Amino acid sequence: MAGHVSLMQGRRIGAASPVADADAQGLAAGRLELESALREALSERVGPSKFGLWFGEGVHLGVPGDGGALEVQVPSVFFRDWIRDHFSPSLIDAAQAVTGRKVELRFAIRDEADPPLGDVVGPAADGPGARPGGTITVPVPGNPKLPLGSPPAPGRPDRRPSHSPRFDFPAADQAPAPARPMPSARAPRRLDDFITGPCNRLAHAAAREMIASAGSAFSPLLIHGGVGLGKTHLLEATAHGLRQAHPGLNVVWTTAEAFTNGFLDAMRAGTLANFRSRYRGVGALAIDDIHFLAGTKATQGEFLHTFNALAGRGVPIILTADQHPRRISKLSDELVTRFLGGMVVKLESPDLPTRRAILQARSASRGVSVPAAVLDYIAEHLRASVRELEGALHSVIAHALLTGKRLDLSLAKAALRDTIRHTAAAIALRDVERAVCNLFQVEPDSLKSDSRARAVAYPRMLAMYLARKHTGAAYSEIGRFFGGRNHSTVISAEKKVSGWLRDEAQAALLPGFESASDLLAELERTLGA
Ligand SMILES: Nc1ncnc2c1ncn2[C@@H]1O[C@H](COP(=O)(O)OP(=O)(O)OP(=O)(O)O)[C@@H](O)[C@H]1O
Repeated sequence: MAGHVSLMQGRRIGAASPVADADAQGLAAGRLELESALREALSERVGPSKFGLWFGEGVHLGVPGDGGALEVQVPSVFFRDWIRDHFSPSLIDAAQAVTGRKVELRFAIRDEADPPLGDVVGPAADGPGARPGGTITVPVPGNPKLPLGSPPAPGRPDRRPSHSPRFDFPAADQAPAPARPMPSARAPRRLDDFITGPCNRLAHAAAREMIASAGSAFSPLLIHGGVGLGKTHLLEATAHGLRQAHPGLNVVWTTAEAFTNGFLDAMRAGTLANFRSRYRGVGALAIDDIHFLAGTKATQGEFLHTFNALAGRGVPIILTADQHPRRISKLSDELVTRFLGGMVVKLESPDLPTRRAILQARSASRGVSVPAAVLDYIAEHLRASVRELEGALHSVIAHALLTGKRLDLSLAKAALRDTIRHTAAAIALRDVERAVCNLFQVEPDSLKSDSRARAVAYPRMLAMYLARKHTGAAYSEIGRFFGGRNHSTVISAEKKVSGWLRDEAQAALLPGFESASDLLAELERTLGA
């Protein structure tokens, strides 16, 4: 592959120094063309599946003006370390093929709470494809050098049938039932049943990688996102996939609440040693709703020791949370750091085509033929979560069965009238204000004040943008509401936020969110928009 030159739009990129071209013209189009050529060259070198996993939407490649280093913009320290450790030679090689010269790599983290710049990796002296020597010093992911807890007990082979219920460990006498009752007889959810789209593709690919590598690629894998977006589905499917791919691996899948209750019961009963050796002896640990640990110090301490013991043995750990670890209040810094030491991926609300595909798959799996117009109607009207979508589909089918009527659009409209009226309830300016203030932890008065401090100016602009998009209020009304401003202020806020979305700029408005679109998605989810 070395020496390959990409052809983009019939133009040879590389020999005539297109980098200089793009820089000189300063054209965004040139940069895009270059990035797309780089991505193509890189994908050829690392293969499409690794490329999809590690160089998806959150990673950007670009050649900035200063010294011509290839800048790799990544969403987190973990991504930086992983890409630097595993793909530096391919990146350097791809960049050389595209630009016609050797370039350095520079890593930038698009997240304010992380260090702004990473290390610079020089091109290999002995030609593309060789590993740059000496400059990459990254601890082996999945095996961080963490203090060990008590010595781990040997893993026990898991001899349960694959249809064992979700809460299959610790034994029933050691911990109470999980928070949410799970039907014990149903088949486990699988990755193959998980419909992917831009909202969840990275999480799905990460789960696959976790299964294939049994945690040696990265660990922990933490999947976070709002209600009903598929966190538990992915956790369960990963646990199941690990069992299938690695027979004999003792995969434990439970909830943070069950872990907490088991721990408290063991303390009361004086059986802590037993509790510890069971958890610390597992072959893989999948824990749902890890945010449940927040607030209880003793349980967090216990979980930290469990985590350390497992990480010290390279045991794969998969976690879910309702939000980014940094945003889980009262979660200890030690746990946050450990969670961020692995791969953290967010599930977004599904877009229209994904919602449509989920409904199609669900009706097919139920063996019911649902007219396309009905699926479209549900997908267009229910946007917040997959659970809501599934619920709507089930009601429509149940309605048809119970009334004996034909399943068509008018039946669907009648069956979902209340649900949709409720979901589409008008969003008021005050709702926007509340959502923005809650997320940014600012007072409504400061949002309406004259302050131009970034901490209130950014939330204010986002609020105006959302108000315009969702409330139907006029510019002048929005301006009046947010501190007696005139309509042109609202227009310019709207333009500014649209610019952030277009350019993916303003990445670090709030720790825990990787981009402005991330933030807006969260706010829109809160608003039920
Ligand atoms: N991408 C998807 N493809 C197919 N089904 C999905 C998808 N995402 C979610 N589901 C289904 O939607 C329902 C809700 O998903 P799940 O229980 O995993 O959500 P969750 O994020 O864990 O929610 P909560 O925050 O309430 O725990 C489940 O039936 C799940 O199988």
